[in-house]
Amino acid sequence: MASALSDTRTTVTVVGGGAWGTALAAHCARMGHDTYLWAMEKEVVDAVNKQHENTVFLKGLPLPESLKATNDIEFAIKHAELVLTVVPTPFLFKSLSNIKDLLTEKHVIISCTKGILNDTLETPDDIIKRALPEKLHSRLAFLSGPSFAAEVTKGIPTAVTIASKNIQLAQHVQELLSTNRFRCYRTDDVVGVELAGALKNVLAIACGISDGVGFGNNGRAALITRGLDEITRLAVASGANPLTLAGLAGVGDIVLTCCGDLSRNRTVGLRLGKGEKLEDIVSSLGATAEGVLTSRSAYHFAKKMGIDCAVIEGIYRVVNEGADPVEVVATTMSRPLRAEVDEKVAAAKF
Ligand SMILES: NC(=O)C1=CN([C@@H]2O[C@H](COP(=O)(O)OP(=O)(O)OC[C@H]3O[C@@H](n4cnc5c(N)ncnc54)[C@H](O)[C@@H]3O)[C@@H](O)[C@H]2O)C=CC1
Ligand SMILES: O=C(CO)COP(=O)(O)O
Repeated sequence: MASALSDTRTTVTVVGGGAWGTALAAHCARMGHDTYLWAMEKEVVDAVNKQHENTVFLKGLPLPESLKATNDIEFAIKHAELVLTVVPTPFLFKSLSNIKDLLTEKHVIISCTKGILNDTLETPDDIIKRALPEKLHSRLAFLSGPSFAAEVTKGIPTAVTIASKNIQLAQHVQELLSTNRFRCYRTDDVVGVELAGALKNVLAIACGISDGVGFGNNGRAALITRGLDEITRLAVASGANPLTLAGLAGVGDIVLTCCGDLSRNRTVGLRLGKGEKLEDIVSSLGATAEGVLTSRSAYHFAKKMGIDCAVIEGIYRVVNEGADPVEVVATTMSRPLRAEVDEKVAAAKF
């Protein structure tokens, strides 16, 4: 049977030479797209070009020789049709501001960041729209879903979702990025995908803490399910389709990062649960764990929305106030009993 996959080749620039940017750039280069990785660190650029490895953020994994890296942002943006922005949330506004005058309506801008800013409670969609002129807003798409950088770099089968309010654009990106090892689905539910991707990092920390303390499989399953309920209620109140939360960006990424030991967020939780101090964990991790900052944003976001979120509140207290996880669980389990399914979610129209 003939493959349904497109053989169209295009030009790609990935902005951000961390683990995820490098993995996505490697995927695009392997597909035959003419691909540049823009990295802030000269060491990353040199290592990718000369050793075909990102020796800083993705050690030990060979990258395709066709992948080129550069420090020259003007060249990199002018080169590409697809611009993937893959920087941690706190650096996203600055990164987009640096390239806003180089971007045109011919570019497709694909955000691959997962987080919520502390001070403004903005998702990447909000941050990017604040940074870019309005004429570019219909050129935005968002890539999310269960996808460890190391596994994508190794070519392990992966499925992700591409969200855009401009569904033709989502379909275009889907066709340009899908292979028989990297399958992209599409949706127009940007808010659902963005909130799922950010909030699952907080849940991954929670599950790591639970496993680190030794609460066992029952404890983790309860956290995943009740955490998903909180994420769903927050997302639905923000206008998301509840089914998005059952999809790749929701359940898919929650299962991956709450159970998979490659997760940096789960690792932070495991080490917290075993009694290490947050500052020591963060300074020795050598990688971004977005859930640490997002745990604070999630707590304030839930308060702002007036939605009771016991798991998010508990994680906020453990991560940000040094509360004892055993006591937090005891308090959470003694709350007044309630129905399992929230009536607003049950009644949501989609
Ligand atoms: N690593 C993974 O498996 C996945 C990561 N993501 C998301 O991708 C985003 C990027 O994460 P990673 O590539 O994993 O990060 P990383 O921890 O591997 O690399 C850190 C990144 O932050 C950049 N950075 C550090 N200081 C900076 C500054 N002052 N200004 C601008 N940039 C600075 C570095 O250049 C590098 O690109 C995050 O939102 C993460 O949640 C999403 C899916 C998978
Ligand atoms: O988002 C991810 C996989 O989909 C990566 O999760 P961590 O940041 O916890 O490693």
